[in-house]
Amino acid sequence: MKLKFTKMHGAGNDFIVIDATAAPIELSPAQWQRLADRRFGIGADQILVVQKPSAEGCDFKYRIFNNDGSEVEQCGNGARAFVKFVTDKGLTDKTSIRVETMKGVIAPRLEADGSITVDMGAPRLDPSEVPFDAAHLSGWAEGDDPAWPLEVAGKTVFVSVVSMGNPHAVQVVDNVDTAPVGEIGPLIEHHARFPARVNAGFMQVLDRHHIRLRVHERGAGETLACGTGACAAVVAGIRRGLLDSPVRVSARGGDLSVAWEGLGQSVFLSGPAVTVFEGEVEL
Ligand SMILES: N[C@@H](CCC[C@H](N)C(=O)O)C(=O)O
Repeated sequence: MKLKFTKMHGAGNDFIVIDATAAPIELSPAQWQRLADRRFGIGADQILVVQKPSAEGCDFKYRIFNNDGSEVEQCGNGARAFVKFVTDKGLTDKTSIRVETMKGVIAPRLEADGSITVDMGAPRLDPSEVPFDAAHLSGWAEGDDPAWPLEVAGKTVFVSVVSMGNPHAVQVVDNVDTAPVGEIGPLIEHHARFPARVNAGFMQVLDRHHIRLRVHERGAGETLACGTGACAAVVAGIRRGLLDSPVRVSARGGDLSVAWEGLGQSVFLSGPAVTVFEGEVEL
């Protein structure tokens, strides 16, 4: 069987995008993994599958798979790639789209200048919703944003835990270039206190409206940018009193912009979405 695909990226976070609006596609985790493999497949951080919606009031549904074959709840950079894909393919002529994901509805908007802004919904900060096992530590109350101590490789690091639909643990570092992303990122991802694993963010604050960020992504390793990671870092930075909205987030693959007005409010993410090439692959 041959499968048509589009290769895209958002600030270097790269995707295989598949149009499954005419017929749903179901592959095994091993098959998703193979497609995303950079040597034996096309290569990508994530695979995005565009489908017809099942929820009322939505225009599309999209499913997201990490390059380890696991299906995940949310992808910020993917949401922008998704909008460019459905617009370029003529699957919709709307500029405001409602999209069903595994964890709720997101609302991307195509701006007049061609840029894409995504309403990612409100962050969830209760550790149990991340999920983060905080039972051994002090209690949590809405309004608190403790940086939770986490034992990693014999040291204590302090992480803010944030759900953007998917789980994030964000720590502040002096310099992202020398931060031990490759060493402790995987250990945080698989830490026993994160029962669903976690995306591990390392944020350097440059000023109150500008950070640098590296993210070791759950199920994909370090990527050149992570959209939900950028949202989680800005939420954590604002909650810790280090940042003010809007914030420019400089990742290794490019810049994103995040705006958040506080508790209960949606996080808005903007940034680039680029088509690289189209192709067909034998499954
Ligand atoms: N690259 C993404 C996040 C993709 C999912 C993540 N690896 C997870 O497992 O939660 C983004 O731009 O948000």
